[in-house]
Amino acid sequence: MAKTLDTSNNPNNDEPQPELEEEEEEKTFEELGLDPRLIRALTKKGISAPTPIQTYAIPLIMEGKDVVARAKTGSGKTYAYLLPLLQKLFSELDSARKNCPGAFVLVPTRELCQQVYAEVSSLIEACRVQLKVVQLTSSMPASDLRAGLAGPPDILVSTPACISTCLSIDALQAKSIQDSLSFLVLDEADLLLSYGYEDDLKALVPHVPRRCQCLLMSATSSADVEKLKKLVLHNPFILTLPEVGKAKDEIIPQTVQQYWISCTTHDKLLYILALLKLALVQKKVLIFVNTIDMGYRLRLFVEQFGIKSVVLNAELPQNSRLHILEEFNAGLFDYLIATDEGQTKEQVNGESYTASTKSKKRLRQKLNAEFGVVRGIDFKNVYTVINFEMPQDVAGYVHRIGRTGRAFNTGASVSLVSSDEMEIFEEIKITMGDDSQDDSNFIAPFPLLTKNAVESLRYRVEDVARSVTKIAVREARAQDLRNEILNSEKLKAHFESNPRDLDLLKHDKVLSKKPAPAHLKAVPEYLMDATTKEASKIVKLARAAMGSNRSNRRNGSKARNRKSRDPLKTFSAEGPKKSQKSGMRRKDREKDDIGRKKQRKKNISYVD
Ligand SMILES: Nc1ncnc2c1ncn2[C@@H]1O[C@H](COP(=O)(O)OP(=O)(O)OP(=O)(O)O)[C@@H](O)[C@H]1O
Repeated sequence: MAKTLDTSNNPNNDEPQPELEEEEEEKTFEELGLDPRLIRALTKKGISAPTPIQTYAIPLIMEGKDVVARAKTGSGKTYAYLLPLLQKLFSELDSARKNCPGAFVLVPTRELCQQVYAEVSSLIEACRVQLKVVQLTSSMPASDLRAGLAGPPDILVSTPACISTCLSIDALQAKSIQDSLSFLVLDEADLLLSYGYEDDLKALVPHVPRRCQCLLMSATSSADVEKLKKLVLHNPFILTLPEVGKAKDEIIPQTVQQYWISCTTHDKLLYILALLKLALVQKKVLIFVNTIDMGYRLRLFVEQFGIKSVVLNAELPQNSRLHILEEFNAGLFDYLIATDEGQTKEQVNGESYTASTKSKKRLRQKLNAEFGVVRGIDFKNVYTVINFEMPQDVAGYVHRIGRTGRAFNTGASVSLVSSDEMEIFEEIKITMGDDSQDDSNFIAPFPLLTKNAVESLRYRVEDVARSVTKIAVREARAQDLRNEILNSEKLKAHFESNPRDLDLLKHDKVLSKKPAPAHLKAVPEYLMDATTKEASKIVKLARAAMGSNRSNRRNGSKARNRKSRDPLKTFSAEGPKKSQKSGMRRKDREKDDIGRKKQRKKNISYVD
């Protein structure tokens, strides 16, 4: 594994730099000097060896250095700072009480607050130490913010905006921060500025004492990260962890196979149905769309084919969003449709995008903050990420695809690309390292879907797609919101008394007014060509064949074997043949369907 310890932006740093060898031997947590209590806590979670970023960051942080750590999505950056942070706090357990939390962990969204809070709490609980952590967000009433900070807790997990609020209502005092703050962590730093927190951070920085250790964690490098680094850190160590060679490996984990399908905007429903219904992608599946309405349109559409999915967007109440994430992580449903982009062409809260450039920027930040409900979220065991619509920038693509292939897991992504989206797709391909000169293809054409398979579904899809009208979408969106507001109240009460419990409030109730017709729930075998049947069978078997999704990174040959068993790597659908049915007129197709139905009665065999 190649890595760089880049201190080039750090001319004043006179500290001797640790020597990094080209092929550093893999270390254990014990060798990194981690407290046995933390090691036991990790073992209970099934974590036995540090990831590369943890190997490098933990010792530096334990030595008290300011660190900028840049590593791929899902590479374990959270533990890379939490473990040494907790270890340092363990050693200060008996020191004099402070007037404000000794550590601030700042993240861009409430979902991330919840996620980091849950991680810290479970580590503290497993270690059985007397440390207190709170999570505070700006949406909380002032009385809750004050109550949360009373004590004070040892660790505060929050957003930069909430720190500003706490300062403005005197729940936090500048003097206390100067006296007590020992750690400031900016997690998901590449998102903090674009989410509109620059002013909040600028307001905090003058109160951060010089001796405070500052850590900045990020998945991508950007001008924003540079800006933050200059704003907050003093002589930091800059840790950048790409893997061998190619550009794409620096951003997307090597264990994620990226694919794309070229199709018209109109045909996207057809293609996604083919992928899901013909079982050509492995579960769990996270599907990204760009607007809330599109999320509901897709959900209503697949529902008619008996596919249950759940929608996640920033319009839903906070409790519901957290609960949806918990249920998805717990494996209660397989398909999550997430909106992570602002509605660029729609009006948002009465403000329109025809505003001036400055207010456009403000709006964009606001949209990001409101819609970025999935950025940085640790979705468990997502195998496939589908871009039903392409993100608006390369960073969006990196963050979306980064929801699979986390830690040592494998995964795949499929992007449905229409001609309108070709420009951003080309930009993404170039950033990933695609090179037209040497024919390198980091985002390869999806190999498992034949033209025949797609066309055999067209007739059914077009009928159903027509039935998902704008009114149906609007009603479904309102209905879901009503359901979730009701759920949210129940959840609030429930979470208060059972903070760790999962109850069975369902998010995947049928939204459509019409029940799904029985004949659309399964794809009759006669609609599947032999190639597709084979592909679908292999994809189904592959999950089982791969066994636990964790690759043994210490065993390269094992990882290679697994790759060779990956159907996406080994299977290739034959070139498109002209579909028998696609050439038929609608009337003929209906006749054909009836004839086949009769035959089917004698010999029913479905692919689910
Ligand atoms: N040493 C490890 N071994 C195995 N799994 C790990 C290890 N460290 C962390 N993980 C798991 O890997 C997953 C991803 O970790 P984490 O969320 O910290 O990634 P990240 O680098 O912050 O990603 P992102 O940039 O997308 O936020 C989590 O489920 C975490 O529990």
